[in-house]
Amino acid sequence: MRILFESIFNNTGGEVVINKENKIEILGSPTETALLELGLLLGGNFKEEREKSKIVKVEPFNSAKKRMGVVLELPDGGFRAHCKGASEIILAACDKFIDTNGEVVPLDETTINHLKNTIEQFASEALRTLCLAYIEIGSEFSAESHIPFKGYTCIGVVGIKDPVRPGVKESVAICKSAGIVVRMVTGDNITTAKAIARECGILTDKGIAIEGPEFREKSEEELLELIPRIQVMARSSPLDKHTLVKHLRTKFGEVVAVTGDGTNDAPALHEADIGLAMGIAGTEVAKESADVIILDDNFSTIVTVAKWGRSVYVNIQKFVQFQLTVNVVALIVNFSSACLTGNAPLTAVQLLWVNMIMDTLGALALATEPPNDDLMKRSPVGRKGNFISNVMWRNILGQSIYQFVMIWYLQTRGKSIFHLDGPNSDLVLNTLIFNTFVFCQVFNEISSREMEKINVFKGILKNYVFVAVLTCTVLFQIVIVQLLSTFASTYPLSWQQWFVTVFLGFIGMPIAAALKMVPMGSN
Ligand SMILES: Nc1ncnc2c1ncn2[C@@H]1O[C@H](COP(=O)(O)OP(=O)(O)OP(=O)(O)O)[C@@H](O)[C@H]1O
Ligand SMILES: [Ca+2]
Repeated sequence: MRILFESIFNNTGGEVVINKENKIEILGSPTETALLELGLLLGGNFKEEREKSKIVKVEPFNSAKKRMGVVLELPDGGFRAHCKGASEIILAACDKFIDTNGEVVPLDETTINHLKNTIEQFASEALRTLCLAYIEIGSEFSAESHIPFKGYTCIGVVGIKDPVRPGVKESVAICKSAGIVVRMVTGDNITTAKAIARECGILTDKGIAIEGPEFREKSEEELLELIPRIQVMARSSPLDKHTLVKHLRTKFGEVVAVTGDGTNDAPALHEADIGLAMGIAGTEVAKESADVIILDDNFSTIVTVAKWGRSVYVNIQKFVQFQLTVNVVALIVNFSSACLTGNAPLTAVQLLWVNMIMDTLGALALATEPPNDDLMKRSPVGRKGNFISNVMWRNILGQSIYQFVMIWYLQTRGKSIFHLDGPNSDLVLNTLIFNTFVFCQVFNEISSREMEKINVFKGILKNYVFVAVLTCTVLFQIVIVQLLSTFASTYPLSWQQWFVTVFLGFIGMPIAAALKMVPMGSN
């Protein structure tokens, strides 16, 4: 017991303090606090233990070596080193243990097997195991010399439970349906890692779990074969994490996101396309190497990050699709008629207004669509995916052709259809064309809310910005046509003319819906 307390309270990266409210508070990493808590529960006293002996050297926890150690100067002379860390590694450095009578005896085969079984059993229950050990190092020790790493006496093995947070399993499932492969890379023991990965649904029957040291030995060809199937990597060093990410990015062309909290994760976070560091548990180094900091340390938040990322991407695509359609039609209409008739139906002021509809207002309307859960059912775009997908080309070309043909028809036949004659006939016709064109865009803006689904009205009323933009566009269009005739070179239209032009714009919607039924390849 005495030696256990000495080990727990001295060989630690954490601390027990009395806080402002006079309560005991344990500081340090989760692993450290768990151990200190055990010490306190067993009746140990942190302060007393610390005062008994002097710490002359500390080797802080290092995730490549997976252990930490301290050297104590004992009150009655001599030095003693304590060591704790990954249990199989520490146990391998022990040749003695403390038996039930408290005596130090050599480690025999049966005890080793008993300890190994205990470690396996703890690990298969998803516990993180640590082994504590010490060694007497006589009186010859100076702070410069290394702490020996052989001939230890095993004090015991502890198992620490780090329960899987609720919601992680569901989040992993969502990621899978979204085409995101979740892999777990940890410094833990392989049995612990496998048990946890199974619990969260990361490890499946088809996948493989591998240990860092084995992974390191593989040749380049073996890695190419192996990496796609790796679901769990245990006892990994910081470099293993980095190697895995690097291969996934360069050899497989994958887009890789890495989450991590520790300094040991920094190389991988830095190498990844998207590094996500934990905001609460994360070290400064991890946060600095990351692109995104998860403030609540929750895996489900990563799903939200992915969802918003996709939403922004899709919203920009929708906007670009809408904008390209307006541009193509406005350009072709004005250019072709300028070439053929010598004047353009859309005047400068009108084009300015059209530009506002598509740039400012269109961006506001289409880019403010909130993300929906369907986004997480599609597969990711990938590194090589085209920004303007085939689906977008289909929608853009189909819609532009309709708008152009219809406007061209109005331009050539409009006068006879609307029975226009007299001195104002040209002005009225151009106003009709302008109004039709603007309403084509208004209805196409609604159609652009969805690129593949026919139902474009879903959730439209919940997007207040969209509704407001559309309402403003329509109101202002009425003002421009009816009241601002001189300024915008328009001519007030009759009810009947309004109805026909709005209807012609509306036809764009069934056309957009029909276009969506034309099958397109996945890209
Ligand atoms: N403070 C510590 N002192 C001694 N050994 C430790 C300490 N913390 C962790 N270990 C050992 O090192 C292993 C973890 O190593 P490492 O920190 O490289 O992993 P990790 O992937 O960062 O894990 P996690 O993020 O879950 O802590 C643990 O399984 C444990 O055996
Ligand atoms: Ca860590």
